[in-house]
Amino acid sequence: MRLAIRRIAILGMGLIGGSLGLAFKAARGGKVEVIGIDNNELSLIKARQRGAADIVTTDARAGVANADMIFICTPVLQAAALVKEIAPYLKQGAILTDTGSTKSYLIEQISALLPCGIHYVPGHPMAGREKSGIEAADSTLFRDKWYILTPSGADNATAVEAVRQVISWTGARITEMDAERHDWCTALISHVPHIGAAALVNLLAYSEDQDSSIKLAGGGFRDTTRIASSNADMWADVCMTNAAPIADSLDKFSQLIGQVSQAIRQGDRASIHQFFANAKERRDELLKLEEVVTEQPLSNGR
Ligand SMILES: NC(=O)C1=CN([C@@H]2O[C@H](COP(=O)(O)OP(=O)(O)OC[C@H]3O[C@@H](n4cnc5c(N)ncnc54)[C@H](O)[C@@H]3O)[C@@H](O)[C@H]2O)C=CC1
Ligand SMILES: O=C(O)C(=O)Cc1ccc(O)cc1
Repeated sequence: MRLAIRRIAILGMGLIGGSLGLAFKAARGGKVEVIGIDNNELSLIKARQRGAADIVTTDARAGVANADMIFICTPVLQAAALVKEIAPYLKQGAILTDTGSTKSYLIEQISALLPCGIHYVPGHPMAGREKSGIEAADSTLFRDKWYILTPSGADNATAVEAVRQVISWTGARITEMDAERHDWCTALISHVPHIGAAALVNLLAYSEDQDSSIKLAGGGFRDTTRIASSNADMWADVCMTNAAPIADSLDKFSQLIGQVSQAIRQGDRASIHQFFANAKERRDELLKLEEVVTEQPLSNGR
């Protein structure tokens, strides 16, 4: 059975919520009504001006009242309190989803708050930018990017299908995985790289000649540190809600850095060479794999 999704509420009209709204309106026009909700009035004015929402409001309860589907797009640590606030106002059969970067924590928090008859399908777009806010929103942000859903076996299959259908309007590639596995994988390929980029920038503080170091920083430094410009609030929340996988991956990262540091001190060229050669081989393979995946036709029925 296909559910007709005509009214979508987006709570948090920043980069991700705004981009979803823009993508939904671009794909469906008047066939879908988007209600943009945020506690920042200026963001709502901009969201309306940019066409990311048809109606905007700071009143979360009123905003979600008639929605068929609700996207929670706030920073992770804001989500549960908001769900608690809106839960009594959701209509029977409504489908709630979120875009948070960490999943086990949100599932534990949100599932406990929802009344019977409301379906929760956790989600995470693997697409974003180092800029936040509605100003950075882009209707094409999710196109051909992975969008992960982490439903549990018990989740209503019709609700999962409805979320898949709505996400497909963004042009994303949809995949499903277990929440715990998601959190370990994203710690390694997203959370630790953001910490690493921030550490590289913070390392400059140790330079005895900061002005020259900054002046000379070239393409390599820019490429490896782009994501260090990301929002500190958002990343603090990610670290607070995925502690074990992130700390474990960071320990392994420190181990690798320790090994190469020792090889450098000892002048062990063979080990240093091996370190770089392993990385190049793995990254070249990854890029080839990415090309194969990108060339495959979209499987989500767009
Ligand atoms: N930035 C990125 O590249 C990605 C972010 N995510 C996840 O998506 C979520 C949103 O991230 P962004 O859009 O980047 O953040 P953002 O900072 O651009 O937008 C968040 C919006 O939520 C609003 N907000 C915050 N607390 C609120 C509250 N209590 N009531 C109402 N509105 C509130 C803010 O005013 C803001 O407009 C986060 O959970 C993040 O982990 C997922 C994938 C990529
Ligand atoms: O800017 C980039 O390249 C990102 O990696 C964005 C990003 C940030 C957080 C996520 O949970 C997913 C994607």
